[in-house]
Amino acid sequence: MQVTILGQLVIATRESRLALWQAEHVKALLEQRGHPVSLLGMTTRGDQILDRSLSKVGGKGLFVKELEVALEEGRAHIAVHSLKDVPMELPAGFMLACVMEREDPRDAFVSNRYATLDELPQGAVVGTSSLRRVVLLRAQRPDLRIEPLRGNLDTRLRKLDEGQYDAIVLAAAGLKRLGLASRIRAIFEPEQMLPAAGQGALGIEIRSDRGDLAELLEPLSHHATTLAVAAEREVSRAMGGSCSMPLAAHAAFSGEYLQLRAAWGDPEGSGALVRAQSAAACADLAAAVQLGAEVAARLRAGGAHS
Ligand SMILES: NCc1[nH]cc(CCC(=O)O)c1CC(=O)O
Repeated sequence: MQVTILGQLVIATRESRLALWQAEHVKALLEQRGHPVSLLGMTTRGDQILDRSLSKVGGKGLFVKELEVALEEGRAHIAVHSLKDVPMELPAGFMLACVMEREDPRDAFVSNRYATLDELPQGAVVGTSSLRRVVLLRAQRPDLRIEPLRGNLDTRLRKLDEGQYDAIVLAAAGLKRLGLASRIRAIFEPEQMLPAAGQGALGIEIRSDRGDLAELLEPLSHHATTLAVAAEREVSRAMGGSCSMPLAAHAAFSGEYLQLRAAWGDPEGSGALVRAQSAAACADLAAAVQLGAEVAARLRAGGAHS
């Protein structure tokens, strides 16, 4: 099918520095392929509400709703998201057209005084609002004082620099994209701090009735990332995962085998932590989703529940 988009392709994007970097990244890739692109910046409810934990005010959808309205109204054609922030089920009428090659999926330890988590003194204050990070940190260091930390990356780093925290935990991908890799003191290996489903990957959302756009975006998709992320997101979907459930899911290929690991923390805050893993040869989406379903079943067998 010959794809013809009349005029410019418009990307709807949040206006945080990370969101803009990501939208500019996609813009550059599309322009290399001969498609002129412009950006439509907008503020979402998720960007406005900074004083409450996301799990309390409505979750991931808060970061994508306004962008979807722009797609719906035809003011924009595509929306670029950190896949980690995209709900498992998109509203009717929207689809993920493509998943791009993943940046570093791991979490990073950031501090101005300490080199690693192990070096933190008893009772040190660590900033994060991610329930997943809270549960995984508590499992290793029950003595730490974990305090809420919200806002975009620059805001979070500023709060660290002001001395409100001894250390904070952030996704390595965001720091690297913004040229802030020098702030990383240590990288958590997945065994130590299992990443969130989709962490480090970008997804492009379109209206489901725009098959022409899906075709145009196809060259930007990355097969291995698409399969890994499909397995991870199936774990979340099958667990009924929302922002109020501490849940980690991370998959990576070793040869043709996709190795998927997941961790579930009790949403009631008992500190209970269940881990599960499995691996399978995955050549297509169906196999990856099947692997995700199997790991979710193993989590449930270990005591995890919705
Ligand atoms: N929840 C916010 C968010 N969404 C995506 C990233 C980082 C970039 C990525 O995972 O692609 C971050 C920041 C963080 O968790 O530190």
